[in-house]
Amino acid sequence: KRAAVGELCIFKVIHLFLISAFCSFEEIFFIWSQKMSREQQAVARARKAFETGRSKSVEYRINQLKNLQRLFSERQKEIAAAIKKDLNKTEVGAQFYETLGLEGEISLFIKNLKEWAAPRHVKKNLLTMSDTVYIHPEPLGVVLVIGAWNYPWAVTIRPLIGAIAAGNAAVVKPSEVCVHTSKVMEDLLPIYIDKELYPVVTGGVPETQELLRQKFDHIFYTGNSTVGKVIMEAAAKHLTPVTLELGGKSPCYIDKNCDISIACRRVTWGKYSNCGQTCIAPDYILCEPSIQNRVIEEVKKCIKEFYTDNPKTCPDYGRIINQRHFKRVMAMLEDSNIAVGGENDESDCYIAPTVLRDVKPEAKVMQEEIFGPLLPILPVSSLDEAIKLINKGEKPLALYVFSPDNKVIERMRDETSSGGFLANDCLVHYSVSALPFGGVGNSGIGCYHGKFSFDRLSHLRGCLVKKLKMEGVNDMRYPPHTLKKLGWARFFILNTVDVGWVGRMALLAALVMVAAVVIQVMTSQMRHLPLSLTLS
Ligand SMILES: NC(=O)c1ccc[n+]([C@@H]2O[C@H](COP(=O)([O-])OP(=O)(O)OC[C@H]3O[C@@H](n4cnc5c(N)ncnc54)[C@H](O)[C@@H]3O)[C@@H](O)[C@H]2O)c1
Ligand SMILES: CCCCCCCCCC=O
Repeated sequence: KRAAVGELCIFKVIHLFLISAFCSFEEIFFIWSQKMSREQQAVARARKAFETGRSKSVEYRINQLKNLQRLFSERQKEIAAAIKKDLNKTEVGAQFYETLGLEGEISLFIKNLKEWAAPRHVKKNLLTMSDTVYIHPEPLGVVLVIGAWNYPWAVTIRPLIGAIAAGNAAVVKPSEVCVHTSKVMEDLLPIYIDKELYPVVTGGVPETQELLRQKFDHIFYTGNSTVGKVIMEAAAKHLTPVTLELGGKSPCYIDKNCDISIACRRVTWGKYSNCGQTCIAPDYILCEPSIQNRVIEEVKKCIKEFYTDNPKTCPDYGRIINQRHFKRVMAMLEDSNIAVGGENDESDCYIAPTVLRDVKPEAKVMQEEIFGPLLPILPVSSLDEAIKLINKGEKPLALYVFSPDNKVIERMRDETSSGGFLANDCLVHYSVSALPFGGVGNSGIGCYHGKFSFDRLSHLRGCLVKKLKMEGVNDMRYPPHTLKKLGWARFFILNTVDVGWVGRMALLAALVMVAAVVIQVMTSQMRHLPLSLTLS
């Protein structure tokens, strides 16, 4: 037996010798990769491409972003056709809700990337006044982007834009739930952007889990909070940092003194867009009982205005993504009173825009994020009760308040917490790239959009470059530590410098003078010490 093992080992060594002697690196990689899963291969390819260093060049990144921009201008028809099949969105709807925002984001990055990627000089203290102190943004490495199905382009490509801009490689995993879109993404992305640096891996839970076994430098996940925990657990094994863009029940308080007709128009749009399958959709309404009927009537009017008398045949009204979600949403109706809508058709995954009245906090519809076209109204006696009720639940992704009164708006903002906060509108904060977008607590970890994406997917390296001169200034920090030195240290460390170029020069001159005085004082003190002490 031992002889057989020995023979096998010798054979292996000869095999390895022959491979390394006669094969190129590419061939060795190929032979080795045959034994790897498709997901492992994608990660290995991305890492190898990252290690070439080409994504470090800002020009290269900008070029990739321009290619991505071209994808959206040239392939709109294919993108829209797939989204139509997946979620019944119209071509205009797909552009409005998905690709328009991406085009804006790419333009913003192309315009600002050089500035964002450049070293950022920071405030210094007097101690480091003559040093160069700056933040050097650098790529993290290989990022895993896991997308969700509800806005499949928006939530998968937006993190990718950040990853590309920050100089990373990225493995893109679109949601398998959007069957058609995930295929289009797999086909189109490699035509436009570097397919080694940014490979697309399609598949479902087993494929995602296989990806999660690999080592990444960041995992950017969009989806529900339960799977968010699975992602974080897998990431912890490699100490990989995560961004989790999750969901939750986003409350909407309508103050009795506001223009109820306008408030309901905006809420109706926010709720029923994409058939309620929006991470920041207003999940439920809180209002005083005296305005509940008015709210119901106004929402009903808007449903008719936006989606006609028969939303089922209206091209702007979407569908529930699949039968599993259809059943999940329908089950929430069981113990509630329907005030508007309720019609449904399982074979078409259709649920009409629905309003529920006098809903209790214990009702089924209040136990989890609805993610469908049901709008429960919970009567509350006051703003205080609304705030209490909101604070009883998990921290939501968005919080909406409709009121003409700034005091009401400010109380709602100051006495609650949520990922984002909007007064007198719904959803639109998502379109402002200068605002961080993300959750807090159960609704997520980390934020992105615009420069926040760039910073999130960069390592912000703190750098200090000192000259080997002016050693005298450093005496205050070297032992023996004395109270006098501590006094100087307090002065130099606790005082920050925030001046322009001219001021910097003046301060430098002042610092040199102070240093000269310090050195003089110290040397004169040393002169007065007994000879034996100075020698020791
Ligand atoms: N914060 C945001 O920006 C944002 C955006 C969109 C959606 N969402 C939230 O996402 C949720 C809806 O998406 P979803 O979760 O149904 O999407 P989903 O079913 O598409 O899942 C998301 C991703 O997770 C992977 N996945 C699913 N189960 C897994 C498992 N057990 N192990 C490993 N990977 C797994 C899938 O392959 C998919 O790529 C809602 O809660 C919504 O609020 C949040
Ligand atoms: C102009 C408003 C656009 C809103 C798009 C909302 C996308 C949300 C992604 C999460 O589900």
